[in-house]
Amino acid sequence: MLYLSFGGPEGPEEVRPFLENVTRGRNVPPERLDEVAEHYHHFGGVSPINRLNREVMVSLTSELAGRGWDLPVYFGNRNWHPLVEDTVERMAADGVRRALVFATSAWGGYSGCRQYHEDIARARAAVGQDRAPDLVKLRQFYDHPLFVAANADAVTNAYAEFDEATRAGARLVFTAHSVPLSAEERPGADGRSSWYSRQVHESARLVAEAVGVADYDVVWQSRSGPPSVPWLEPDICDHLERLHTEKVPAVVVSPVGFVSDHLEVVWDLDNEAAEKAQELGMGYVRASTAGTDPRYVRMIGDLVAEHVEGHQARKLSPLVQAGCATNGTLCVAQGCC
Ligand SMILES: CC1=C(CCC(=O)O)c2cc3nc(cc4[nH]c(cc5[nH]c(cc1n2)c(C)c5CCC(=O)O)c(CCC(=O)O)c4C)C(CCC(=O)O)=C3C
Ligand SMILES: [Fe+2]
Repeated sequence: MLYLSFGGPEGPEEVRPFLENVTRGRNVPPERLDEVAEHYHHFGGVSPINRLNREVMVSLTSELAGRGWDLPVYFGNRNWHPLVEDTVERMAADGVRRALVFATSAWGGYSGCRQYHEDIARARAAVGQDRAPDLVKLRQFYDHPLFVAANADAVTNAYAEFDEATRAGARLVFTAHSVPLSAEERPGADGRSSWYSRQVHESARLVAEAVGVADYDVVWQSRSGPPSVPWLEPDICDHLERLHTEKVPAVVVSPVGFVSDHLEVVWDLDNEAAEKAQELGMGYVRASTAGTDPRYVRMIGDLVAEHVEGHQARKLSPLVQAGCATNGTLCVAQGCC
């Protein structure tokens, strides 16, 4: 298997080159990069993402072995070492001819799906088509019952942190990474636009339903790009201000858009949004991410089983299933995103 992720710096000197890789060819102003670099420097220039991914990979190896698949799990990233190009080179050298790819995003859309297909195609091209293994990316999993259950339990546990009086008035707020509206215009697997945000709304609906909460909000966070370019809104901090004017005493924030506690979670939520809530005198609890729940690893095992044994997909949303393609054939060609 190839475990494909975003990548993150592991020391102060790696922060700038990492950010330059992430934003190459994108319209992200240098001031935004300075600001984001600062966020990483609060943590000694080390993103938690690689450590979290390595932990999941260890559990995944046992999960696969438990299902009778003695498979090596290789680690490759889009933006930082180990870079996916180098990993696919190593796989070729090890004689791997075919691999399933788990990409660490639950979503369709450009950043969460299509760009991972581009990473696969780029890595294979770098190695050479004749030597490169066939790489089959597993599907989007935003509505997998184990993903939904992990998020739902996290929300229930977050509510339990409030005393009874606060809990009754607490508002449930789901958050995911914002994207430019231009990315949202691209048609999804069903030919309609806003594929990513519709999936985020589906996850939120399914998690809220599992928890038994009828009213909730879906908001966005961590936007970059120049202010003149429109991104998905409202931003979580603006939303907290609005809830405050509506006299909402407390919030449970579910980072359903993130599979692990990486920097957008530990900085943008645990510092910025938490500080905003404190300023407003609002109770604030952030639910944990799905990646810390053993069901997340079981879900990856399930996705593999679905592929290898041809099980029917376990999915809860009526939206069409998408995101699986071979060798980075752009998902569009296969009716994806
Ligand atoms: C939808 C989405 C996800 C969720 C789906 C998925 O997981 O794939 C996601 C995840 C992540 N985003 C991450 C980090 C960053 N994202 C950036 C920039 C951007 N993200 C975008 C979208 C998304 N991003 C977009 C449209 C941009 C603008 C530039 C561009 O079009 O590419 C920048 C540049 C600086 C900035 O402007 O913030 C950084 C540093 C990390 C790693 C964190 C860590 O180190 O722990 C992770 C997991
Ligand atoms: Fe991002």
